[in-house]
Amino acid sequence: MATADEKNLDGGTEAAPLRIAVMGAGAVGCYFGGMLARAGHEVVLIGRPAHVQAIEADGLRLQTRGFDERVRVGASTHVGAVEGASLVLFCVKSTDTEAAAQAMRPHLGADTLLLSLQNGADNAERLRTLLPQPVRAAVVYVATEMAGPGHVLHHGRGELLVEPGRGGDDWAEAFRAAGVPVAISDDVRQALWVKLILNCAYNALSAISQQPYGLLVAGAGVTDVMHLIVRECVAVAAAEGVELPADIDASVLALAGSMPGQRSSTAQDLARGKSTEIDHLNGYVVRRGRQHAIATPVNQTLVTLVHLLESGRGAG
Ligand SMILES: NC(=O)C1=CN([C@@H]2O[C@H](COP(=O)(O)OP(=O)(O)OC[C@H]3O[C@@H](n4cnc5c(N)ncnc54)[C@H](OP(=O)(O)O)[C@@H]3O)[C@@H](O)[C@H]2O)C=CC1
Ligand SMILES: CC(C)(CO)C(=O)C(=O)O
Repeated sequence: MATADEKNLDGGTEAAPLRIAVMGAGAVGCYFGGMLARAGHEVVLIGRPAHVQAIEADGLRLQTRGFDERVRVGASTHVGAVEGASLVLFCVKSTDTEAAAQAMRPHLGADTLLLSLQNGADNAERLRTLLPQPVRAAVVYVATEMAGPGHVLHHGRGELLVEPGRGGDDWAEAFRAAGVPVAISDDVRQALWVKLILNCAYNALSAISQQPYGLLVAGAGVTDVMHLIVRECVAVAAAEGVELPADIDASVLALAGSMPGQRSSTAQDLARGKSTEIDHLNGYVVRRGRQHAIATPVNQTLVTLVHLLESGRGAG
């Protein structure tokens, strides 16, 4: 039985701080890691030297619409910093999933729970083939970016839809108390596909044009092309046994209205001369389509165009 001292003001039981490692201190990792550290959890952000040095010197700058604060949080360039964590937020790009998992593997506790906070439909599945620990997929609804070393800029949202599974759900209440809404849902596979379809419709077109979504959808013929992309994705999803909501086309169009100023993460990667996740977005649909003998020419064309732009800009 909890004593009065162990109770929150709202009557909930105050839990012990969680020990959380964030693998991949980029836009998503710094936002969620920063929110949890700000709420008093013991967080270490594992990332590249420029971010780690800035965070060690001045804390993580967490800039949201509601506040702009320096958050004291652990930071390391060493993957071994996952040691002792009960929870790992896995936040590297889908292209880095295998390399980061293999590097973490010797340092993870047997029961450490990994949450994959990544776009793409199969990251958790890929992690499960490499790690014996509990791994659960999370669909991430957030708009955030790194504005500079150790500086994360949050544009909106920030909720997680997590699949049920091994590792328990006690952490979820701590996330909610830290301002990170979490829902545990049996429909994560469907939700991952819905997110994948949004990414297929927007990411490559925004990347090729370097346009934010509001301008993009106003372009001549753009919503017609999006419709073709979505039709191919829906056909592949059906062959995979994934039933999609009937209003998927409306959801796709609605994204531009809810984030008119946002450029896709693929657009941001290209602009920085980095390689993109395109093979795990439209490229995934093309590969799964091939397995089911479903042609996906529009998605295939987008993959090729993005790869051409990557090679043209020396991305790597
Ligand atoms: N940004 C957003 O608003 C959203 C992103 N997502 C998804 O979330 C995932 C993460 O995206 P995002 O945060 O934007 O990506 P970022 O590129 O901003 O963050 C990933 C960071 O991890 C670093 N990293 C990779 N491997 C290692 C390693 N072995 N050791 C240390 N650091 C490493 C990367 O460095 P380097 O670049 O040098 O490799 C990079 O700084 C993606 O799947 C993305 O699609 C989902 C919803 C919204
Ligand atoms: C939802 C969307 C399209 C928001 O920008 C995204 O996930 C991304 O940019 O990768």
